[in-house]
Amino acid sequence: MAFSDELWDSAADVYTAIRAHPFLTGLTDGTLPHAAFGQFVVQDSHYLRGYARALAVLAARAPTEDDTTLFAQHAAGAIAAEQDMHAALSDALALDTDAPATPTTLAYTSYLLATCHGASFAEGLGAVLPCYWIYARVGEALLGESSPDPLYARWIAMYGGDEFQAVVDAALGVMDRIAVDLAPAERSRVLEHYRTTSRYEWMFWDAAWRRENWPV
Ligand SMILES: Cc1ncc(CO)c(N)n1
Repeated sequence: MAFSDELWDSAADVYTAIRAHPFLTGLTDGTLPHAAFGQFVVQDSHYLRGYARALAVLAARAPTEDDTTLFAQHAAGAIAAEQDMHAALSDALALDTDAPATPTTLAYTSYLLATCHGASFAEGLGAVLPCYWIYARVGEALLGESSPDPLYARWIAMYGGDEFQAVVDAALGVMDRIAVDLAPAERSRVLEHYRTTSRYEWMFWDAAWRRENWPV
């Protein structure tokens, strides 16, 4: 069994919870309030900037030239995704682009950056993988359902496409290649980071759904 299969199975329960979340069921049936989606888009801009930096750190720490190229390209891709999403959705949604990162966004991006800077390369990769993989799986599932709301349909088309799937497969390929050399203790730390950020993925949608804000 490839290590990536082990990773997926270790957080399959979290993925099931994500698919059932009212934010996502509301996207496909069109009942999600635009205010919740708008908050998600603004928070995702903050998120993607942090995610891009985390990928750039992985690029710097990568074991081979090819891996450095790969993660540097993915970092650039995350910045481009942030800009594209903004261009595609900001006119239609009255976005509060000055809103700061909410507690969940800050916690998630801080965790990604701390792990990519401070733990091993494999652990950093374990932490960023759910961002790639859960999105691709969610995008693929939602693509089959689409949405009666044209804005939501446009967003779904951006993440459900084959292009994003190829990016995910490349990152999983690096994980499976390096996993064979990992000691058991490091493998379990990779699994732990992977589960933690999978949970943050659920929390990220939930925060927009709740219109999370700083309590004081
Ligand atoms: C919260 C979150 N996770 C993953 C992705 C995919 O890059 C994204 N855009 N936002």
